[in-house]
Amino acid sequence: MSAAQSIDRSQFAPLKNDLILRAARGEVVERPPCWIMRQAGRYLPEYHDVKGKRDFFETCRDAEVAAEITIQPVRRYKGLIDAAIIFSDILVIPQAMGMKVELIDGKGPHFPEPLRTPSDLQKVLDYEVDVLKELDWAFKAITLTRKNLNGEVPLFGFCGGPWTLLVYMSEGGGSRLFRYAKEWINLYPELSHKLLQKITDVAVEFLAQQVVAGAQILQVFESWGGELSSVDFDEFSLPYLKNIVERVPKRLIELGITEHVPMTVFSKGSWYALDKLCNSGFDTVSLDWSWDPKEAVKINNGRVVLQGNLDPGVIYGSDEIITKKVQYMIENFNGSKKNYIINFGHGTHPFMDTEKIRFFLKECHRLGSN
Ligand SMILES: Cc1c2[nH]c(c1CCC(=O)O)Cc1[nH]c(c(CCC(=O)O)c1C)Cc1[nH]c(c(CCC(=O)O)c1C)Cc1[nH]c(c(C)c1CCC(=O)O)C2
Repeated sequence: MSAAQSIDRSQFAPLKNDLILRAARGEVVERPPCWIMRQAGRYLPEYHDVKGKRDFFETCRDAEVAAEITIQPVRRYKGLIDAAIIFSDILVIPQAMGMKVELIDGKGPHFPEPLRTPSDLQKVLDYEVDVLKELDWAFKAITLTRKNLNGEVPLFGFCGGPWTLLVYMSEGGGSRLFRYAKEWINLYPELSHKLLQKITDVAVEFLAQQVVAGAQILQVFESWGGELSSVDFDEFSLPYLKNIVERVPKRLIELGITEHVPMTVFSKGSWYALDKLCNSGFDTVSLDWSWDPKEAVKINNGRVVLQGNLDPGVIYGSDEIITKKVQYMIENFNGSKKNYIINFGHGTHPFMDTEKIRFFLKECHRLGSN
């Protein structure tokens, strides 16, 4: 087991806005909290100013810079955003597991040596991961960000879902056909399970240590969930997501943290799995835009808090259309003034207009307060 981090919690100011934590606990709240996936990053000119020509992962690894970029949207949209999410990436787990990952400008993530054969995989299975050592920079960035946030809003920690990370580790980057990931689960299912379990073990420790470092709420991004058939989701994704949500609170208790830290799962495209995800142990289930809120609320039947799910593409629309779509979303998710957190159904795009996003957030506040 990893050694303990020693964090001086007195450097953290008391929270001024705990709306999202109350909503995630299922309490009735004055308005649904809002934040946006990928709210930090390329659509913000101040992100480019700070990042300059630095490499993406170098940016994440510099605590001062990562903290600044994390806080940028909270500062720009002051009073309109109810959570920050640490500026990092889901691919830092494969890095901690000994794999090289680069981010190529305009092309996205690239693994020079993806997992293609059982012997490639064996190397990863044999690699002993010391989460505290390998991801030490991530914890430092979280602690500094929490301090610099000065209690403004709670800070999300996050990680990738095991299946999604298997996809990146085997495909070597983004994919359309998922040939290699599908080869793994269909040609070598037992080895695939070993890899998924190993990723899960690292994810549990990583999430728990993010909380020790200062994260107040957690999200697991299973961004490629929808690429699995329903039956394969039950075998290659869901058990590992459940394992994560079961073990993180236990690990937190071992690490001396007894308060409940809300956990969210976002499995993009897994429409067939909503009922199961509502029983999986996560406090919050984040939905992509394929869901009609009415249908999702019916299936959920009050079991979890739902998060989502505006099509980010709506931001390209007129103010009238944004208002209309936000209104439909809020009315249909938030009928009971609880069990709802506003978000997009996926992340922001790099070319979005910052003022349109402000308009969206203002409308969420106005319509959510009715
Ligand atoms: C699949 C995935 C990744 N990373 C992530 C996911 C899950 C969410 C999702 O489904 O989108 C998660 C992620 N990536 C990033 C964050 C930071 C915090 C935030 O949301 O504001 C988070 C939460 C920053 C980032 N991660 C990345 C960037 C772009 C870096 C740059 O070019 O400046 C940012 C801001 C790079 C990255 N990282 C990844 C891809 C596919 C890419 C490149 C593609 C793209 O451009 O969107 C993998």
